[in-house]
Amino acid sequence: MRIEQAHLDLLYRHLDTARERAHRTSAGAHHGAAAGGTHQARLEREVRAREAARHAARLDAVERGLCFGRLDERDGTVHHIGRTGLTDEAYEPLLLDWRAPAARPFYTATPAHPGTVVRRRHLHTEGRTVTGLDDEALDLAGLDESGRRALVGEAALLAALARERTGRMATAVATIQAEQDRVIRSPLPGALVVQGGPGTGKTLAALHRAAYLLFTHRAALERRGVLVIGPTTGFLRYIEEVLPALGETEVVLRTVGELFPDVTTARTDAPATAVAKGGPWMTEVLRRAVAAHQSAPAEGIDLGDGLRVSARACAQARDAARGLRAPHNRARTHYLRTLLDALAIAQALSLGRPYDEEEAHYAPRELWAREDVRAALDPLWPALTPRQLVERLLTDGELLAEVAPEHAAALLRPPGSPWTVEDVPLLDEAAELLGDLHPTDRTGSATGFATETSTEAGAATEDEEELAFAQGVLTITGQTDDALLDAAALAGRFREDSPYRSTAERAGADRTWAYGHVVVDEAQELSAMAWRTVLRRIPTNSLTVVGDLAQTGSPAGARSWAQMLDPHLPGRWREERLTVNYRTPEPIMALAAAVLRTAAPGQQPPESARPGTDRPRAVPVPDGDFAAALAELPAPVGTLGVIAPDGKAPALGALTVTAAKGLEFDNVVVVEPAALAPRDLYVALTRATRTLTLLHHRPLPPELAGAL
Ligand SMILES: Nc1ncnc2c1ncn2[C@@H]1O[C@H](COP(=O)(O)OP(=O)(O)OP(=O)(O)O)[C@@H](O)[C@H]1O
Repeated sequence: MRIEQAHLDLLYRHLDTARERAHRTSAGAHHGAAAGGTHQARLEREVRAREAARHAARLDAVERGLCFGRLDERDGTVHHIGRTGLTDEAYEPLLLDWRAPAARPFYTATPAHPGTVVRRRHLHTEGRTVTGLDDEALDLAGLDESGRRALVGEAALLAALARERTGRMATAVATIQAEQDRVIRSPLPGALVVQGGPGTGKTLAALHRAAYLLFTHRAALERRGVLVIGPTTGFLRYIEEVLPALGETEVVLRTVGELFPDVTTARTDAPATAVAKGGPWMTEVLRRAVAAHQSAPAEGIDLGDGLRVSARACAQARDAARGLRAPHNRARTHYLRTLLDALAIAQALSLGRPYDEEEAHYAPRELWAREDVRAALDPLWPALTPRQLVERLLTDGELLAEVAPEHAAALLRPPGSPWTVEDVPLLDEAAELLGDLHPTDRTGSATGFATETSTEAGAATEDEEELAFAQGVLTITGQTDDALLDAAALAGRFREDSPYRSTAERAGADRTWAYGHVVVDEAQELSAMAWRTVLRRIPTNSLTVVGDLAQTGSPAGARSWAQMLDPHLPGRWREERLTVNYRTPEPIMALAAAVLRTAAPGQQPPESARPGTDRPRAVPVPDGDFAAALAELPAPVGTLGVIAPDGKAPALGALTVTAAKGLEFDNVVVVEPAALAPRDLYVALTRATRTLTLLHHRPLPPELAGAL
């Protein structure tokens, strides 16, 4: 311990020095960035200031548990493993970052497959003091079967698993297991599906993977950011500290209900409606709903005084605008422009005036300024926002009968109903089909369309100039990787002239932001339409998808990964499996496994890594007064989660199964198990890390009663 303490002291001295240096650079760069100079110089300094601040924050984040392990190799080489890498003055490594390739044997070496490792040591520390060591000798000859355990660093792992839960997920860099390590270090490209039962560390591995990818591909990922999608805001709160504690800040956490700007919802639809809204057919339904807003008047246009356009010309104009295959709001400009031109020509003819260049320039514009003209033309192809379109689709029975006859009954709702999570993918799809509003539609200006061509051209040139300029700055500062994308981001910032915003902030506010990597947790809950929304945010398809098909609760969710992913990523996803449950003790897991046999007969329950002595208890509540029964339970040690059927949860102040997804508690109380669907019951039982109590008025489901 004395030797390890001396090394730890040395490491903290180097950390302090590196930190001081980073803070000094950051403060200096910020000061410089605020000072004057050309715009280019300011931008350049800001890029440096941002880099320095990030580096300083990363060094601050590793203070706790800086060094947690040591590897001794057969040739006498010793590596210390920690949360970050540190070198001495001669650039000799003092501490290996856990994500570095050389640190990998710390997580993968086993007595059966030791590689070149002869000893793995876990260091326990408190503050800057070494408080204990766990050694594993990995080259012992003649290990018997029980000695060839697959758990890596078992003593340290079991100690970590036995700790009381705080309500927040913690990092586990010291005790990552070999099968989790395979997930964490899987290559960046393509979609990786991680299927695993409850408590197998899917969330943990996915978050450590995000940190690993940011470390390994920093240049490409940091500027694009990483998006983590979770099932509920409660879940996101539970995991939000993991990545900052690993020194990573360029991460955006969102639920599906938060993926569309300015809509935040946790409200969900009834099952039949959720199924209707989540199916792939909604793409076509929305397309038809848009097309229903692109009409040509059957009788043509006649506004008197010779202002006439024939029905045929109107239909041709509409077909030509559709033929552009441009988003609705953009094609609207062309349609209206064609009709205005036709009206202007008709007007000139009726007045006996030549339709020359000057007339062609001014007449359509003047016509558009006339209220009667606008009133006649505007509704033929109205400007639409995604909210307007989706609201109209879901509330207009006639429109629904026309564009979605099979789903109309499930989709129809009263006007002004609040947005639901299932609406978000529809809004996103609508945004793609509609495109941005033309500036004149946003401002309501009367003369815009006649001048749009020149305005648009002007804006495009300005954009290009800013982009070229930002790209130049990045080249100067040596940050040319992925420069086009990042230059675009910088140019955007420059345009907004906003104060400094991080990648995560910029990405979070922009619907069309292309992330560097996306992690989807509890991915089995996503509908086909939600997948389209997610994949739009990651054009490179670099995804980590974690979930458990046995826990699917949403009626529009996945029953098989192939069925859900093949339509979007044919042949472009790979699967890893996690098989050991680190959360639920054996006696509780045995009960859950019995439920799983009914809930999802094809699915294999994970094996519990935790012995556990507390047997699950069933407490009958003959009078059905669950509130009183809860109050009578002995006060638990550690965290408590009460999970109840949807109808009972609010009154009891309990969690629904949906809200409990992905979470865990030292003690779990499940209210009226017989009222939960088998898959939901499986989810509820597997939230416990120590004790499980079942409060029941109705008889327990037979599979539970039989296994208790
Ligand atoms: N290698 C490990 N070291 C320490 N703790 C671990 C390890 N692996 C998993 N755990 C712990 O086990 C618990 C379960 O992990 P996690 O929540 O990631 O599982 P999950 O597979 O996402 O579960 P679920 O499907 O039920 O949401 C967490 O407390 C996590 O910290």
